[in-house]
Amino acid sequence: MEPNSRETGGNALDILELRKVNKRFGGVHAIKELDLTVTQGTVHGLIGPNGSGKTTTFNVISGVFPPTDGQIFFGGRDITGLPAYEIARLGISRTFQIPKVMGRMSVLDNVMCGYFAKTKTEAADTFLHAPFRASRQERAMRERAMEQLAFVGLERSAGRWARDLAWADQHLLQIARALATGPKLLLLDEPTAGMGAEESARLEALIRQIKEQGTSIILIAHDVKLVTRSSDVVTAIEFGAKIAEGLPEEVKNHPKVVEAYLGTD
Ligand SMILES: Nc1ncnc2c1ncn2[C@@H]1O[C@H](COP(=O)(O)OP(=O)(O)OP(=O)(O)O)[C@@H](O)[C@H]1O
Repeated sequence: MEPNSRETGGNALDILELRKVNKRFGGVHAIKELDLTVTQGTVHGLIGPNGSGKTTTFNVISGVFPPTDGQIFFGGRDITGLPAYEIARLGISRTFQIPKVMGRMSVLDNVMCGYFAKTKTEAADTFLHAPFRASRQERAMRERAMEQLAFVGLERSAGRWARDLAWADQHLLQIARALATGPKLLLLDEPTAGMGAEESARLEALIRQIKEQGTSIILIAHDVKLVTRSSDVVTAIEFGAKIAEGLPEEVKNHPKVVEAYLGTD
């Protein structure tokens, strides 16, 4: 991103800014006038009961679909309505609540796809026109992919088919693939879904390490304790609208948040 591409006039420390974002699906108003600011280098928790609009928020940020109205700025640049591949190229990558891995590919190849997604044109050109350089480049990618797998603790599964991995490991694989693009902002959607206590603790430690490496994170999780421990700031939404924001403990105990959660099972 060019340094002079800042279009918001906002705080240079804010990596992401949503301004009055709305998303409607026919009669369903899934996100309502949502303002959200994520500060560079932080973990920003996003909580809310089922159906409150958390994943839809990720979808509009990552370009799965555009917001109905409102604006989204990333690193000061207006990214509203850009296609998903362009947003990924600019430095936002994500994982999904239900892991999306390429089941009939090896775990290692899944991560390598992350690199290709980032350097698509360049890589295709190299492989077509300079096969020797390509094999060198592929070796380097392979090494980096192995490092990424080691980082999430999956190096020993590198040669297995992705579909043979346990559910928790598929979540870890998604994270390795997302990190392979070298994102500035990582969107984690329920990364501990379906995990036991030990696996969740491992994931929590991983979130800390990713943050320490300088990557900003937005974390969606039903596990409010995980969000409270991992986040610098938490935003709570209900029926698509913000109901509280601030330090994790404050938000967790906010009357509107308590009510929103008690009102659900
Ligand atoms: N593609 C879509 N088409 C129509 N309605 C949708 C679509 N995606 C989400 N919705 C609706 O938008 C609302 C918000 O859904 P969303 O998945 O964002 O909530 P959530 O907070 O992520 O829920 P959960 O915690 O259960 O994952 C819901 O009413 C949902 O049915």
